[in-house]
Amino acid sequence: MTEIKWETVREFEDITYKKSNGVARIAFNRPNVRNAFRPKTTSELLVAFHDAQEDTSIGVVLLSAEGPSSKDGVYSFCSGGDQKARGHQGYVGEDNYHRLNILDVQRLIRFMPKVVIAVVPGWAVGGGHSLHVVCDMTLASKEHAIFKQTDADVTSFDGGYGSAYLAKMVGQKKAREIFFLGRNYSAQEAFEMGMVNAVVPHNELEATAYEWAQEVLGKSPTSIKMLKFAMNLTDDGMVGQQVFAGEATRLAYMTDEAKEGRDAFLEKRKPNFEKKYLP
Ligand SMILES: CC(C)(COP(=O)(O)OP(=O)(O)OC[C@H]1O[C@@H](n2cnc3c(N)ncnc32)[C@H](O)[C@@H]1OP(=O)(O)O)[C@@H](O)C(=O)NCCC(=O)NCCSC(=O)CCC(=O)c1ccccc1C(=O)O
Repeated sequence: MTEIKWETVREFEDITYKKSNGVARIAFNRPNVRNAFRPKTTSELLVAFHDAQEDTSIGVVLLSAEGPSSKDGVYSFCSGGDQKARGHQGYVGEDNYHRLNILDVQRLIRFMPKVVIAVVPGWAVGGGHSLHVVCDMTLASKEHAIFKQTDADVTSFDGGYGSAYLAKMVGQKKAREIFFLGRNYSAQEAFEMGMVNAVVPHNELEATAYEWAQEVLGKSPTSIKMLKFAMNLTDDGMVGQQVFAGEATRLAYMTDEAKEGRDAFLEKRKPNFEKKYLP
């Protein structure tokens, strides 16, 4: 197994954030509440994900979790929204505003031009389950990962990627079972229904995720980005088209035509495009 030399990027309260050799690792760090997220957690996730997106040396992000709980030794990925922080209109932060900003985190994961791998060492529940669904790939601990949807127990339901996209992944009947019954599913069961890419012995989970990341890093970055956006496109409507088309525009910027168009404007002359209409 590869030895990973993680370097802490920045200290946060509710998450840890590290990088090593092209890979960023963002991990929940509230293991005693099964890594439930509160507004502070989601704000910190947004800062870390945004940094990983902007850093041109980073090609893959692992969304993982610290643990186990010091109270009872149980591992968790994330148990969703912190029900103690829940107010009347959302989750209440230190500023007293009611927010639903885990959806901003979901969108950042979905639209970032880099691969995000969910590394699930234990419980993935409610909004934590939805986060693994929105990640590009999921690796799960053979011994400790448990997948469960409690949104319909606590009336805090994800009607977007967490449910509708899950149904595309595992099929309509299975997705409805997951949400309507709220049962526990092992890593192996989650693998068999198509929402987990690999079931990995717990003590090899992190190293395996890092190895998968290194494999992705061996591929052409533009291809990976365009493929991710192409696979998103059909499910993301006009926003999917916008994200994909934005990258097509960037590629067009790199042509002689684009240089001529810009230069002609700046030099106040008509552009002289070489008429090369490729078949
Ligand atoms: C995860 C469990 C199944 C684990 O069960 P178990 O191992 O028996 O542990 P417990 O003894 O229950 O828990 C240990 C300890 O952790 C605390 N805790 C666990 N989960 C949470 C939580 N989510 N919030 C707060 N605290 C939590 C628990 O109280 C214990 O503390 P002690 O002090 O030691 O007693 C089980 O814990 C469980 O079912 N947890 C709750 C799961 C849940 O219902 N999560 C919320 C689902 S809704 C959601 O995630 C929001 C979705 C969302 O964010 C969203 C969706 C759509 C649009 C917008 C939004 C939005 O942004 O809000």
